[in-house]
Amino acid sequence: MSFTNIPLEEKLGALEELRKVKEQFAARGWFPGTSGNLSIRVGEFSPESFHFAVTSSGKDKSVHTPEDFLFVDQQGRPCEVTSLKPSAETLIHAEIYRLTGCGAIFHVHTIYNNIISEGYGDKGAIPAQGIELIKGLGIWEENARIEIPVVPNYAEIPRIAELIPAALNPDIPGIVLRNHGIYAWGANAFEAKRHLESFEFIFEHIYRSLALRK
Ligand SMILES: CSCCC(=O)C(=O)COP(=O)(O)O
Ligand SMILES: [Zn+2]
Repeated sequence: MSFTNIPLEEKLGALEELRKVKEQFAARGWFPGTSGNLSIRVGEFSPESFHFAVTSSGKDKSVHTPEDFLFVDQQGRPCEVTSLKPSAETLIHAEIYRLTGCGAIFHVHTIYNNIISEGYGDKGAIPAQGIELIKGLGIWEENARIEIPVVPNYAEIPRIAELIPAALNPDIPGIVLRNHGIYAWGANAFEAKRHLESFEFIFEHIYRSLALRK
């Protein structure tokens, strides 16, 4: 499906959802220093061809402006003539869409995800067990043990995108960049938000449990 054939209502709906999520996450302080980016996919999907709305690069995400989002294709190229620049990390979103076919991807930098990713970065994964919010990731097995993948935080985004196919675990809807932040995704914005909130609960739980033991 070409971008122009995607119904206007669907495109506007995606922008409205992004606007709401952006506002909610900003209220939590989840976009410090213009960090973080959000996207929602629109139209039909095949791994070779898809489109998504993504946040513009470098904006203050705690305010709303007409320049907050733009639509890009599977290679991160703008779908319409625009002076806006897509998020510097658009290629990571594109790679996650290509591999999972998901509907929304949210990326935030938080103190907890940064500290925990640094602690487990050498191991390549953050283990978690016995934390109720693992169920928020859609994993309902009793006392489930999960491993959340961590990849290195290279300066070149294409280098990071190249690591994602090997690192991604189809059972875990998230991937962490070491000392940088988390990408969480879901079939739609509601699910991606639930997953992101669950990951952040898990990271805070791990951090506070380790601190208590010291
Ligand atoms: C200002 S933090 C460094 C860039 C980053 O990691 C990020 O999430 C925001 O980049 P964007 O281009 O999406 O504004
Ligand atoms: Zn980032």
